[in-house]
This record gives sequence, structure tokens and C-alpha cells, in this order.
Amino acid sequence: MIRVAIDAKYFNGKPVLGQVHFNIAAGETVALVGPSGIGKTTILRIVAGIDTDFQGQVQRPDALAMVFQEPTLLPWRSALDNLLLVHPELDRTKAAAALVRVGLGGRESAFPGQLSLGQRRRLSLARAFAGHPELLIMDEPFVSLDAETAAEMINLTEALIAETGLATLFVTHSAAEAQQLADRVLRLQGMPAQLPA
Ligand SMILES: Nc1ncnc2c1ncn2[C@@H]1O[C@H](COP(=O)(O)OP(=O)(O)OP(=O)(O)O)[C@@H](O)[C@H]1O
Repeated sequence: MIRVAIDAKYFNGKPVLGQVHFNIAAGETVALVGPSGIGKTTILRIVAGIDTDFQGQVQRPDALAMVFQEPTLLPWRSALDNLLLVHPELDRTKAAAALVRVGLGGRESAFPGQLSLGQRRRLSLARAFAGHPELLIMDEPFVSLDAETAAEMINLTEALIAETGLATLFVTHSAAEAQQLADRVLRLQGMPAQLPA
């Protein structure tokens, strides 16, 4: 169980988040939605433990993975090496199989600059799942893709989540994405942002 109990978050003395309390059960997928600038990314960073400067408490598993909007890949390393650098415990055969699983078979040697945004996102997804996380956190993972690629990525993510049974928290602006992937949708509102009681 992941327990999030944020009581307040300030940036430079300005309140950004009020009370945001929610739990995520093992295997549950939760979508976080709300208007631009309300604090969704800030919540993800707090839940992930990247931002520790807030009032409240978060209980999260140690094994977690984060997928960002813009994949954080090393440009001078191949797709396979980008996976192996983060997961040195994988042998090359297992790493190559992980790339095949996300639809990147045959692109092991490609550098990130030679991959499309959709392919870079697939690589990020492979990297996230390769660590067998208990919690997956994703910030608008399907934004800026054409409709067909976005639909493929959503289906792939849904299948990987079902295979692994991890808990997932993701931010989206798309009601359709939230509806397809999420067991539960949390809608942020107010100023500073909070979850309705
Ligand atoms: N490092 C920072 N320093 C100061 N203010 C920040 C910082 N990061 C975010 N903010 C402010 O905090 C508020 C919440 O930002 P956040 O990025 O969490 O919103 P969001 O809901 O994810 O927005 P979007 O949907 O546009 O991505 C905004 O007013 C933003 O300007």
C-alpha cells in the first residue's frame, strides 16, 4: 500500500498544494488529473521522493520507477546500453528481450537521436519495467504522440501493468487515457490545489 499524506507544499513561500491525501493499493492504477499548473507534477515528484521539501508524509516502496514526458536517455549510448546502464544486473539477452517486448526489436544499436519520440518512450518504458518496480510513476507519458502511436503505447502500458501487477500513479490531460488505464481518477481542484474531501 502506498500512502500519500501531503498537508502543504510551498514554492518560494507561495502555497502550491493544500491537503492531498490518498492511498494506492498494490496493483491499482490511479490517474491524477486537473488543470495546468495546479500541481500534478509536483505531487508526482513528492510521491517519488525527488522533492522532500513539503509538509506531510509519504509511504512508498523502495522499488519504484518514473517515466517522464521527455525520456531521460543518454544520447551517446545505444538503446541497449541505455537499458543496461540503469540495470547492470540484466544480461544482454534479457535486455534485448525487454526491448523486443516494447516493440524495439532490431533497434538495439540505435542511438536515442535515431529513435522517434514514440520509440524513445518505449525505451523508457522498458527501462522502467526492467527493474521490477512495485510502483510506477508516469508524467503525461502519451502526450505529443500521434493518435495511432498513443493508442499503441497505452495498450502496451496496460499490458505491462497487467503482467507485472504493480501499482501505478500517472498524470494525464486526456479523459480517454484516464478511463482506459485507471482504476480510479483523482481530480485536483482549488487554490492551492487539493483533493476534494
Ligand atoms: N521549481 C519550482 N519553483 C517554483 N515554482 C514552481 C516550481 N515547480 C513548479 N512550480 C509552480 O508550482 C505550480 C504547480 O506546478 P506543476 O508543474 O506541479 O503543475 P502541473 O499541474 O503539473 O502543470 P501542467 O499540467 O501544466 O504540467 C505552478 O504554479 C508552477 O509554476
